[in-house]
Amino acid sequence: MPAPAFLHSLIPHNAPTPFITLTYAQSLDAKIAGPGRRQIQLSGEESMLMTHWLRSMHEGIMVGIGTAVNDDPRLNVRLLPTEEHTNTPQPIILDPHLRLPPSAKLFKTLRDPETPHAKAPWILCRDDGDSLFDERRRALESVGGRIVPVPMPNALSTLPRILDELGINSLMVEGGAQIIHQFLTTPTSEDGKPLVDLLVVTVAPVLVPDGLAVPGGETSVDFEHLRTEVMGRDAVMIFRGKERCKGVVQL
Ligand SMILES: NC(=O)C1=CN([C@@H]2O[C@H](COP(=O)(O)OP(=O)(O)OC[C@H]3O[C@@H](n4cnc5c(N)ncnc54)[C@H](O)[C@@H]3O)[C@@H](O)[C@H]2O)C=CC1
Ligand SMILES: Nc1nc(O)c(N)c(N[C@@H]2O[C@H](COP(=O)(O)O)[C@@H](O)[C@H]2O)n1
Repeated sequence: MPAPAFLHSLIPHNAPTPFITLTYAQSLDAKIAGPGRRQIQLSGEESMLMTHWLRSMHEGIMVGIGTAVNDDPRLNVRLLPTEEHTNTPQPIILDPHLRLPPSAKLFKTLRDPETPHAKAPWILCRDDGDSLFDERRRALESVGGRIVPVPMPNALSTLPRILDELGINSLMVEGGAQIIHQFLTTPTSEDGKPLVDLLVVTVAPVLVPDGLAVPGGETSVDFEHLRTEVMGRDAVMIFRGKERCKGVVQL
């Protein structure tokens, strides 16, 4: 199945880099996980496929360490036939204290013949870690991880510069709750440009009582609604960060 046509124009070639897409799935009552942070399948088949196309269109894919530990994600594009996509995004984990376990699936996929294009994760950690870090660092490096110390706690506003230094021109941010909250409330990067270029939210027609919501707070990012696509039973809502992408994303 080809990529949904509307996706092609979302990340134009002349977009400012690094281009940052924030994306997640939520229930009708705005929950992104079940009670006790339990990972749940919110996206239906069609919108999940769309998410994998979106993954294939980015050079990097990032989650916070809360998600990496809780969900043990693979962050690959396994739902697409290999002949239909050429890019596997680079997994990047925001993990200040190197909590990512060396047993994570992100490392197992490196040794799985069924995922020959898997890329070893890059782990962004604080650059002022204590001696405990050395042991964790060695353990993660021994299974293929690349440790990237970065200045914290302002990791989000400096992220575009860090991505630039790492050669990542486009990044898809998938969560979790804290990370989504921060991207929605951090208006600009250190150079004064809006942090999020594109926001893609899948809304599934289910209720999740007692589930996990993105923490509230003033959303200081200015988004403009571009379109809503109905995909199977879900509504996929697409917004662009105002200002930065003016005149760039055309649908
Ligand atoms: N429905 C969906 O689309 C998704 C749902 N989820 C759900 O979200 C939940 C996990 O969310 P959270 O526990 O909030 O974890 P999270 O993935 O947002 O990670 C939080 C951690 O990231 C680090 N972090 C956050 N902001 C940082 C910053 N500015 N600088 C440096 N480090 C920073 C901290 O170590 C923090 O503890 C799970 O239940 C998961 O299933 C996760 C991704 C997508
Ligand atoms: N788009 C979307 N829909 C859902 O219903 C979800 N639960 C998620 N979760 C995100 O996908 C990650 C799992 O990735 P893999 O399937 O293991 O590659 C999970 O960690 C969330 O970031 N997304």
